[in-house]
Amino acid sequence: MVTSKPINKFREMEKVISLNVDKVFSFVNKSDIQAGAALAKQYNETLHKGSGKGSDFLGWLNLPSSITDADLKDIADTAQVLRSKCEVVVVVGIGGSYLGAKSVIEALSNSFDWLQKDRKNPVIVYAGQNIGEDYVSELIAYLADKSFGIINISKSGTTTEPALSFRILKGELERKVGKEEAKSRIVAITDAARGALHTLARKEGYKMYVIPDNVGGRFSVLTPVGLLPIAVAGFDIQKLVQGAAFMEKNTAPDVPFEKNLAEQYAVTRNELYKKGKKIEILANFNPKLHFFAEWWKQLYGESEGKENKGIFNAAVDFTTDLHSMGQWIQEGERSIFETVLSVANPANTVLVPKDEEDLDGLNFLVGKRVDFVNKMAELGTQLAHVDGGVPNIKIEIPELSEYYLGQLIYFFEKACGISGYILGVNPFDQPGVEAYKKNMFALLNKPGFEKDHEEIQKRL
Ligand SMILES: O=P(O)(O)OC[C@H]1O[C@](O)(CO)[C@@H](O)[C@@H]1O
Repeated sequence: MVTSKPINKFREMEKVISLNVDKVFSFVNKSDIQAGAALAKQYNETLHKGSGKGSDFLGWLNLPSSITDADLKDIADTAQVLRSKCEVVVVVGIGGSYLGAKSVIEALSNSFDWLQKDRKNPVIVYAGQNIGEDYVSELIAYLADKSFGIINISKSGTTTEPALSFRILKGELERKVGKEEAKSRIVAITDAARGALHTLARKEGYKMYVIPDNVGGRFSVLTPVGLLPIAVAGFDIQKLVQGAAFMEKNTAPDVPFEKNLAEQYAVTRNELYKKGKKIEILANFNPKLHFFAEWWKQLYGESEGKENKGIFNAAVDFTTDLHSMGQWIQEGERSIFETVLSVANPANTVLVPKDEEDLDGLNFLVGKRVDFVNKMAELGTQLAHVDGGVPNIKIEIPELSEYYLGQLIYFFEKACGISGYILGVNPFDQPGVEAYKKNMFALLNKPGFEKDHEEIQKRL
């Protein structure tokens, strides 16, 4: 028989995400990790003193504990305006200006969310995260008979991808509902004083939120950048922030290394890197976490990949990708380690049903939860990969809820700051991202790039 029912809710505030690094010790010495502990502690203190590289961008450190109830209420009120007017809300942004929101919304939503009838929440779709002409054309067609609104997010306010998408979507919305009504359905989230989006929002009178100067895009999910779309999607931003605040407290420099998950993760991945493990694969066994891994990839990739150094961040969805990349992970070049994101308790229960004929040979599983099979796949994979020379770190989340995602977000952010300092880079800049932009502007002959245009033409 197949049943689907919610599991008993435990008191989530009592639980915490966990980190297990036992399965790296056949690849790195415990003593090296212990030796690295002092360094992690020192760099954690450096972060809090603001005495390290990139110290202008440490606003994220105390975000969870500094967000006020009034801030959250204001965001919730704005979300309510969009929820009451819109069947669909388009979140326009790229990189840190959409990945945090999308990662949480996907983790918490029904897997078939967009197919649900009698919806309580608007459908959230995304734009400005690519320049695909078919994508934008198909989005316009989808929005044609929908009542929609736009959250336009760009810290710099000058990024080409979201600016282009917003120009197009703003025009569509104004044509549909008129300029005045469109103003009440557009929210801008941008810099406090600069940038084209700031100027436009002021001129048009859009509701505007500010991304603090000292919070970089990839660390901005706990500002309105992430919180507004998450609230529009119908999720509890207060719990998300509470989870993050719990982790802020529990990864502070005064928390001993043995209990400090951020310091432990930062040291472990750097020790593995020193041993030639240049690629970290974030593996999940729950498809709802696919976009969490996308957020994580930007967080670590942009923070650490510089000065010809840094772990390459990859991600896989298991067991799906065990049937594609599984072969490479098991037997390919031994330059990888794996970090598994494991969800202890799924929200629903489905039991394996009995089949009289048992032609598929699955009756030995009758009455077992599907998650039991998944957990055995997870365990089997972990052991196989360790046997195959892949060190394994396991991060367990009690369940997919706002509170634990808040913990997980802050844990990864804090570990990223410490890890970048251990690596010896500035984890808070991203100079390399400008190279493609300069070439694109030169090729497009953007005003101000005339000389570059001439030069680049010679290379074609
Ligand atoms: O919010 P903005 O300024 O549009 O930037 C979007 C993204 O582009 C980058 O600046 C470069 O990829 C990221 O750091 C950022 O998350």
